[in-house]
Amino acid sequence: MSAYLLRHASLLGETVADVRIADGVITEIGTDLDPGADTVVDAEGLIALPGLVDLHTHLREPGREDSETVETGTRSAAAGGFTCVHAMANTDPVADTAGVVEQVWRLGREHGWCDVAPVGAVTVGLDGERLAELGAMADSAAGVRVFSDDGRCVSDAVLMRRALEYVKAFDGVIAQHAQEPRLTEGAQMNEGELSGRLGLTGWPAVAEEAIIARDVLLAEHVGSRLHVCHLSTRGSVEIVRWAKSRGVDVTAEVTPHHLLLTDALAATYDPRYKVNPPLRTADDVAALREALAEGVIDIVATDHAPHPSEDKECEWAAAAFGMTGLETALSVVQHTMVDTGLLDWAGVAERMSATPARIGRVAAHGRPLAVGEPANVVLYDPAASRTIDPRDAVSRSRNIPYAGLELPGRVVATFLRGRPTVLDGALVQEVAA
Ligand SMILES: NC(=O)N[C@@H](CC(=O)O)C(=O)O
Repeated sequence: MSAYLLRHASLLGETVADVRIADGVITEIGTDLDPGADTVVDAEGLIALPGLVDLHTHLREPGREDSETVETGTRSAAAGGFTCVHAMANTDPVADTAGVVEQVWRLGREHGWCDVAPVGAVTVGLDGERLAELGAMADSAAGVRVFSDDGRCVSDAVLMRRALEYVKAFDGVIAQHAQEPRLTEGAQMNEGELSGRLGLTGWPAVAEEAIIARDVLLAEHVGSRLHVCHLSTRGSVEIVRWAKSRGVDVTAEVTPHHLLLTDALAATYDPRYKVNPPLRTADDVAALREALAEGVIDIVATDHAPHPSEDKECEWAAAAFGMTGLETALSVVQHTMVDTGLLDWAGVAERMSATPARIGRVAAHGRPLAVGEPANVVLYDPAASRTIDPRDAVSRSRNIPYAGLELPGRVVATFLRGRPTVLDGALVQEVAA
């Protein structure tokens, strides 16, 4: 394997140093290192961060390969600076057995663009009626630690309690998609004055908040670990803040799109802006940003949800929920959190690498940039900017909500265990496991 010398990289945006990568690890950090026979990567002006970790990606394989595959989704992830993604279980068949999670995990290894940690379903077929074989998925080669019915809520309180209790045996976590189903029947967008005006069925904040409130109490009651997917309201932030102040073992995520976009976009009736949970108000966006800065919300997770054009290019009510996001996540976080002064790059590394790796129990990722650590590294140019064009997408799907928007930054290089998956801003074609 080739060795690389990253020359003049700004480590977490703090100190500038040369970083030597060889045999899959960081072997040396210093100034004026001798390149010897190493391939030199000019990192002048670039920020070096630990490889990003996404706790919430939809890779769609098996079953919906028309929208994404493990290969196309992990290429998209590498292009966005990710070295590990957690693949959600709402595939077809559902990832509710050891067989399916092992298949997804193996495909990730074979393609070699980034590590894939499969998420196991909480209930069989995501039907919310019977617990899936959580233990068998945990014991499988995939070593599943995150379980979620994402796309659906585990709305039955008894099942949720049992799931929380069960995963304690193997240090697992339940990642809840908090959506009270009865309160969101037919819901299309955030409930408010605008939904009334547009004639679209409203999705009240309380549908999310009621489940989060119940679940933090359940997690406290059984002494288990709870993760809350894609927080979208100010009220949700307040409940998580309260739970943490009581010592409940709860973590929470926010998506890049909920940090940037508001429900006002629904007025376009353009289904690109249709997502679950829905885009909320500017006041909610402000609360989410503050909570992420403060640490009440622990991480950014993309909820990359690719859909083929036929599921999006139709009238709003008929369109699928979801947006892609792997390739723009870091840019949106720079725009909303760093350029606004809410977060520094060390804070970004914490929220997009170290903490998601810890929640998902992927030990080789989210490590500090230090000698002896696995060389999972991203080099990012914060001074670059680009106008988003869906035709540039690496993902198989183009349902990106930022089309035409100018966003800062560019991923220049991604290294997975010392092997570049992206160099000079382009995917390295001969990548192989
Ligand atoms: N987040 C989304 O809007 N979509 C997700 C699942 C979901 O509906 O939550 C998807 O799988 O497409």
